[in-house]
Amino acid sequence: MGKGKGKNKQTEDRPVKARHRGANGHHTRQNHKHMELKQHAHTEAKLSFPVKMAMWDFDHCDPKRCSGKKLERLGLITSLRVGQKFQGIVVSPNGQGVVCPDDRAIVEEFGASVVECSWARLDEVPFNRIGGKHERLLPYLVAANQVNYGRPWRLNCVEALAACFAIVGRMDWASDLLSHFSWGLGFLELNKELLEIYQQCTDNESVKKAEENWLAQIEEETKKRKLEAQETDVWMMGNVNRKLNDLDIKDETDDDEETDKELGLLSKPIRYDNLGNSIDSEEDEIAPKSIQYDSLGNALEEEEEEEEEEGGVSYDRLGNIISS
Ligand SMILES: C[S@@+](CC[C@H](N)C(=O)[O-])C[C@H]1O[C@@H](n2cnc3c(N)ncnc32)[C@H](O)[C@@H]1O
Repeated sequence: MGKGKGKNKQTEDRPVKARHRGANGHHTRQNHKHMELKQHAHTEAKLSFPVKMAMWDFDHCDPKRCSGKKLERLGLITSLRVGQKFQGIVVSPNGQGVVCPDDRAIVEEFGASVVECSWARLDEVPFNRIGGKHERLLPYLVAANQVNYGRPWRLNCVEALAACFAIVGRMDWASDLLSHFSWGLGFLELNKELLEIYQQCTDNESVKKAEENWLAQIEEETKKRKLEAQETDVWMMGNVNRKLNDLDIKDETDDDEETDKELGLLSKPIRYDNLGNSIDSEEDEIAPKSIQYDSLGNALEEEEEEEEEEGGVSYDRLGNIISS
């Protein structure tokens, strides 16, 4: 008799069931796993939520990674058809105003909904045939989900619903909802300060103002950090601009004995140790080479440090002069 494959495999080829039973004759590990899953599915089906949640699902996303689909499997969200409108807050890329604390009564009475689709395929969504009277954008918040972690504005469905609940002051609903996702509560952590600011607002305008202030603050901090990084550069590598000026002087005053002398000193490479101290001395000739860093904090390779251009100038891999 020919040997079958997979499901059709002959019984005698299959592993003996008894071998997988424990000494006490209980089910195999696999069966336990199966039972656990069944129990879990049973628990999932029983989940309920104090307020209605809905979505228009355009099936753009991988069901395994889709937060809307997961909410559906958990029985927490209902699907809406195209042509159907939603009475509560519709958190949507098509929104006009932003979700604000004044929306609380609508959320508590009618709930919130989202559009489950791909960010890359928004143009395929018939926004005129979905939505409702209360369509809203979300103000600046940062995603914590595994697909778009750290990305502002692009929240997934569960984050969008939770953000809506949080902004209107229902942190209890926000954390309850997110607790079904391993990374979920991280979203509230990541946006804690900002959510508290939005919660202090009232209407659309006040949330927009708070968002503007926050963005201005981030911009300011980014500028400050850049400046600090440049200053660190100077400490680690010397003032690159000054060295460039020194070179200009050399070109212009080649015959000047004094300047030549000065440049003669400079032509000896200045090296810095890990702490940024100059280790330029007699011992320098025999001292082991120190590590030099570029502005990103990367150690520069030794060969590159050593490579000297004509005129005794050497460059790091970013093209900065590191010694002259
Ligand atoms: C584009 S879908 C992507 C869904 C994702 N595949 C998932 O797993 O959940 C995310 C939906 O959440 C809502 N959403 C997320 N961020 C938003 C924002 N900044 N403004 C308005 N709606 C937003 C919208 O309903 C949007 O269509």
